Amino acid sequence: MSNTAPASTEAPTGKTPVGTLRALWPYVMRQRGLFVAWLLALACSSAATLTLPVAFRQMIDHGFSSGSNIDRTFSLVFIVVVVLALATAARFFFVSLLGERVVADLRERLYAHLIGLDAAFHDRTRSGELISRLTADAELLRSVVGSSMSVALRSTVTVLGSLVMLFVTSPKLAAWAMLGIPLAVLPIVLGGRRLQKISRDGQDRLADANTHAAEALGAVKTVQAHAREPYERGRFGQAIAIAVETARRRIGWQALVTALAIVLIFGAVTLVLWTGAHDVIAGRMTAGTLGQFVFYALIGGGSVGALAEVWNELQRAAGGMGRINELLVEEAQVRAPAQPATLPNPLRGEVRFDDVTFHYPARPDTAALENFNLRVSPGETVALVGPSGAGKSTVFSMLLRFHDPEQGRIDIDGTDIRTLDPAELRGAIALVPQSPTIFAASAADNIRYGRLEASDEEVEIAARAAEAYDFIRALPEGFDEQLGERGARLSGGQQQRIAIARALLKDAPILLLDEATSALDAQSERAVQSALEHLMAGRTTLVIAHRLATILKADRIVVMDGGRIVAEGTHAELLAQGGLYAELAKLQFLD
Ligand SMILES: Nc1ncnc2c1ncn2[C@@H]1O[C@H](COP(=O)(O)OP(=O)(O)OP(=O)(O)O)[C@@H](O)[C@H]1O
Repeated sequence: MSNTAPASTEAPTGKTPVGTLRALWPYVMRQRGLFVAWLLALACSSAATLTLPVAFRQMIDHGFSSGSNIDRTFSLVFIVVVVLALATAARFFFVSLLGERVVADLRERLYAHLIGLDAAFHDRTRSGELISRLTADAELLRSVVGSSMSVALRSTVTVLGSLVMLFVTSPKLAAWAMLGIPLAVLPIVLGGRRLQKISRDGQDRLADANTHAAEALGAVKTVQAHAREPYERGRFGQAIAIAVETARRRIGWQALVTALAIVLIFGAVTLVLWTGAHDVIAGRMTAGTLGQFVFYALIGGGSVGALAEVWNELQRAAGGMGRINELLVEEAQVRAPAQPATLPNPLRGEVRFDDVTFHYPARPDTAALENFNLRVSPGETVALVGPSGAGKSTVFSMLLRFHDPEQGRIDIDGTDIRTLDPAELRGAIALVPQSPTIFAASAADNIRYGRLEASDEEVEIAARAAEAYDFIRALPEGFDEQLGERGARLSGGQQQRIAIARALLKDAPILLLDEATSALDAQSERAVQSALEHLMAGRTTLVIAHRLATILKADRIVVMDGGRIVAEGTHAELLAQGGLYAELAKLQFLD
């Protein structure tokens, strides 16, 4: 049943659905101790379960007749029950803990993998969907390892054990029972196939709803500023309604399959009982033996029912594992070569783009950079200007190696950056983005993000140089003040100065600066400007410039359009030339 590879394109890896769960095996094996303890407890509890009917027969056949050792018989039953209870408790404990550990491990690895994947992957994947994989799908797997797997193995052992015991007890009745079980298994298998598909749909719908919510909550001010709460509520409500409807279909199927299984199994048991009752009346069998048989049949039948439910759950979880696997096999296109080169130390900070052409994977038709050539000498400040979409940010992304060029090469101090470990490359570059990321952490920790091992004193020195010291000190908790998600409690200029302090602390020889376009008030502007001067001193700086002050201070201005350099020079030279720069200058920097 599990070796028919479904032809549908949804099959995660083209492998068998439930077989996908095999990917969990290495994670289980990392918890070998717990796994073995669980198996031992399982063996004990199964043995005790299968002994119960024998004790039961003893009780019926000898327990009630005079002269028998009634106390011994009942003590035996009680001892079996105690062993069963203890073994069951141990089994539950070990397997639940195993589930928690395995899923924690899986989550950790998945997160570690996702956060290392390159920009191309993150550009095409919604982060809400990734969150859903990390939470909802991982949760599915927790129930698999922590319970379904246990039920499946226990039920299988019980089914096999009771089968053997049924034949030992009464071969004739057992043969009858054998007719019923395959009948019961068939609809379960058929129903399970369909369940797999519905379940995958359901998880996808849930991911959609999560994505909507994450997006809207992440931009709650924009939503409220547009008074779009009713619209967002509606959108989320719709997504949820679809998710529930898909779940309803899944639950419906699951209910149906379970009902069918129970009817068929217990129908068969009743039939067998009826035959057995005739044998007892005719004296061909003792009442105790029939009792024992029925007990085994109930245990075995119940376990088949449990297997049916578990089979469905396993299919659901296989969907989750499939999606997680898809992510785990994603490979970053940008990664360190086997033998990474190292940058010279100290680094002079010479940057060179040589005939670089690049298309974003999502826009294969338009080049973001085309035959782009740029050479920046150590310590030089180059201002990039150009209309929106000219490719200025792409220059930064390429230098940070978020993407690799299709053609041409990028060098730092003569070393092709493709030969470097991206981590080493990025360690040599500080980036101050247009809208800096402020984490929901203290002011000190936000600055320390530039260099995690920096001391409190170093953080304060960086804050002073970034003109951030005074306003941080004025916060109720000073450097310990929690800044709120995305710096909700800071002004735009303050957020920029935190980002500048972070870059100062990083103290990298190459600086990429994306100047904020939003206008600051004069005082804040002056503070940011002076912070930037501290930061740029002695570093090779590429700046996407939006302010006249920055342009005037740059050693050279590079005018970009359509992924190419269209002009170069100083402000005065370029103004004199007229053309694109003069136009931009009129619009952007000159009133
Ligand atoms: N992640 C991406 N995926 C696909 N296309 C992109 C991506 N980022 C940028 N582009 C496209 O590449 C081109 C260059 O974009 P880039 O962001 O470098 O321009 P820019 O000069 O920095 O613009 P702006 O000043 O508006 O930020 C644009 O046409 C843009 O639409």
